[in-house]
Amino acid sequence: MNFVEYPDRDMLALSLADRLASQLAQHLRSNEQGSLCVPGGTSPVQVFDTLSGSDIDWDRVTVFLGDERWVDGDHKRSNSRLLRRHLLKDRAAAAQYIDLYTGDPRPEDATEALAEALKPHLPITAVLLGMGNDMHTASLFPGADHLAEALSPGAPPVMAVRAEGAAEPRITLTRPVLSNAIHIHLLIMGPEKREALERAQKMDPIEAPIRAFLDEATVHWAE
Ligand SMILES: O=C1O[C@H](COP(=O)(O)O)[C@@H](O)[C@H](O)[C@H]1O
Repeated sequence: MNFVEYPDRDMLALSLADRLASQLAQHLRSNEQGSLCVPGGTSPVQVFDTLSGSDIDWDRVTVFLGDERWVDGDHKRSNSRLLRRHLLKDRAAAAQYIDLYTGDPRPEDATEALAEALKPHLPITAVLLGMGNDMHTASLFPGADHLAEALSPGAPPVMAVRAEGAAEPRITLTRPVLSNAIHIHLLIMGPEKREALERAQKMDPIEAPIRAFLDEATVHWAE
């Protein structure tokens, strides 16, 4: 694990957005298309606002979330809503977007079609992960139904998840597809998340799902 500590959240956002844009731009020098997988929640707002103005060939980039809450796109808990407001604007409005929320009644009904839609965009060029204080990442929650399967090498790329720690049903990309990304970054802020990360390093992924990605990840932290 590579750990980068920033003097403040502004510096983190600038530097991480720049890093993601450079990795995408470098990939696009030798490939027709690239992909960027991002988290929802609250932490990535500033990074998204900065990244959306980056001068890269966004029309050759496909963006998708690592997980989505099964709510309408205009619901205040929708991760897509966050993305549309903060990332898919300015220059990044030219990116192709794969929405994980399909409008099907249950996330289980959407997993196969989403796996097909994502297939041409794998491996992911750059993935940005988030983490909750409970050490979940994407919607891989401790105690979630089917967590062992979602963490296993043979997991399908997309799975439906229900967990006590999640307020609504979720859809999530699974361990193999996330950990196969060319570049893996984790964004965390504040002392509680730093402490949680330290605990997770000594735990098994079944108890601390973020652990599954730490060996290959660059962690970006600011107070
Ligand atoms: O529910 C979720 O939580 C995590 C962490 O969110 P944050 O608000 O603590 O930054 C997020 O990474 C995930 O995408 C989201 O669905």
